[in-house]
Amino acid sequence: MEIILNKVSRRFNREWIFKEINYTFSSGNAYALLGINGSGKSTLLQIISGSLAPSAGIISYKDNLGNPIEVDDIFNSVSIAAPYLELIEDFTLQEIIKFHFSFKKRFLHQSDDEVIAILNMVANKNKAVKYFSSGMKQRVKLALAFLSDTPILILDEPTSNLDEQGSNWYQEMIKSYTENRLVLIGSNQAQEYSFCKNQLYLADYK
Ligand SMILES: Nc1ncnc2c1ncn2[C@@H]1O[C@H](COP(=O)(O)OP(=O)(O)OP(=O)(O)O)[C@@H](O)[C@H]1O
Repeated sequence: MEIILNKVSRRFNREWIFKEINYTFSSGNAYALLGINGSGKSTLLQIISGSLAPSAGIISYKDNLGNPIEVDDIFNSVSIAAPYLELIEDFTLQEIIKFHFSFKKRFLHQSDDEVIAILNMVANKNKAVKYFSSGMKQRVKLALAFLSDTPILILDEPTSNLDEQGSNWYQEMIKSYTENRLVLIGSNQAQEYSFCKNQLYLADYK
């Protein structure tokens, strides 16, 4: 899988957020998208995930055989966890998991109960997500992304709201569920992206 950015630029109204990003992301590698608040990390991740169009330039995708994937189909290949993507609050944990995996394949074929065990949330499985703490919700979002069978894994501010135990859990999930995938991390915090061999600085594209 490859994601190719060719002069990708984005503006909101008259303000250019970034200009002319030329970059190729490929499977088996992890990339950190870095920059100060407002530098455009989330905007670029949304463009890569196919949910936002660039204002100029072209983004293209190739599967492992080198065949093109249309941007309208890329959502099938992407798992994303981000602060601006909400869980369905009225669902219980068990219902959220069942719903999520009704349209995404399971990475290692884990059952719903195994997913709940990986989350360490057996006691909360019948609780509505609206009663979860912000850190618990974040863990659920991350687990759904890690445990979905997609070649592209996008994590925006992955450890926001996580305590030390949650951050350690995140590191374990990174070790277990990122091999051979194309991993993109939007971050300001070194401990979230220290495993990424490749770093992209949004400030370079102003
Ligand atoms: N829908 C929108 N309409 C107008 N401006 C927007 C919109 N979305 C983002 N922006 C602006 O684009 C810029 C980049 O925002 P973005 O959220 O991508 O930054 P970020 O690097 O992810 O920031 P943070 O580190 O705070 O998460 C900001 O100036 C933001 O105000």
